[in-house]
Amino acid sequence: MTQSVPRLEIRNLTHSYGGQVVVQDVSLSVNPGEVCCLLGPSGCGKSTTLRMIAGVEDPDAGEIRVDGALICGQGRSVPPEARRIGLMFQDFALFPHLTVAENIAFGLTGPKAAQRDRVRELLARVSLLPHIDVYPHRLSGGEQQRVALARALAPRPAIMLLDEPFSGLDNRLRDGIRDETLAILQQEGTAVLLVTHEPEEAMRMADEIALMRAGRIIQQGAPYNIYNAPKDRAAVSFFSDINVIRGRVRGALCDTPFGQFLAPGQPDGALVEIVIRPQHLRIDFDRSGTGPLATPEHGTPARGVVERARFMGNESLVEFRMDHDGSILKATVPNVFLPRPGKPLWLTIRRDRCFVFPAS
Ligand SMILES: Nc1ncnc2c1ncn2[C@@H]1O[C@H](COP(=O)(O)OP(=O)(O)OP(=O)(O)O)[C@@H](O)[C@H]1O
Repeated sequence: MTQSVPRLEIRNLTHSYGGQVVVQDVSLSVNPGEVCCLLGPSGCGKSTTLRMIAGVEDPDAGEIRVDGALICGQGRSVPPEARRIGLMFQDFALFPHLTVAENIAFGLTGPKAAQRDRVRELLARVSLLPHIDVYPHRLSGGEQQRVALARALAPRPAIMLLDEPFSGLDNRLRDGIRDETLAILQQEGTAVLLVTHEPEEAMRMADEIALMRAGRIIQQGAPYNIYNAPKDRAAVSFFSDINVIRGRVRGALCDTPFGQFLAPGQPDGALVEIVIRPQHLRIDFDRSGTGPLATPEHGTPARGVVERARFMGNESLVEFRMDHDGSILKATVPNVFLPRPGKPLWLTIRRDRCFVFPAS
């Protein structure tokens, strides 16, 4: 069986600034028409990785291949303009003194008639054909972004690198432009590597997410898998608020005020953390000092009093001070649920939605 060659493949990329390693052993591949997202907090090395792929920064070690051909590594480095890689950054400045058509044709070579056809084809694709002869200052921010996309796509790059390209846009514009951009890149069969620190953007756009921390990829997979099978506590907390309950292991079980949790593979006496997202805590009413009955699915209820309740639009966020240890737990509830501070309520934890990790 023949295996398809990835459009972009990077292996063990490593880079340091002044002796400080900022990207370490980063490997990933992206197929044509696919979107891979480097997701991680500020300073974790995402942009440096992108700059090495673009060819504006040299790696200390590692290899980069485009359609199987080595463009960087083993002592060779193809110059940026010969890598068939397009770039879009947040500051995508168009040339103000050139028309939309001239901006898009800027990087094109070859016969003028073919260039004109390519410009018209791309402008039709980004729905801006009527604006072909206007100057950038006459366009809205979203329209300028679409011209920038057309300009980056004009030379038919094999790969498109997007570095937080939508973060400068108005919230209401952003979702639409993101979806349009994605559709166009897929039509062109371009492999996309997107950099963002926003988990919602990564989940909305990516086929595959590579979660980065301190220069390394710590977990890689489809958005659904990363969200539902995170590798550690930090990976959970990168996507949402979390609650953490600690307990000690006895016979592969961990006893807590919320009942027992399975702790497979954890040795007796080990301290573990049960991590649960606020939307997976269930709230129940107080029945003269007792809560709901314990169930295998939700375990034992634990009592807390409402510390604060806030309306968040689609949901309400309720903070509890727990009776058993005075800790604060957060629960979100769809719609409006705003119990007054001081009210006693009971919380249970969905066993199928919590994660158990060794204590950090
Ligand atoms: N030219 C440079 N000289 C020295 N250090 C640098 C340089 N560029 C980046 N760094 C450092 O390398 C680390 C990684 O930076 P990088 O820009 O790759 O992170 P990032 O994940 O893209 O962050 P952000 O989302 O804030 O852009 C940071 O600690 C940064 O301060």
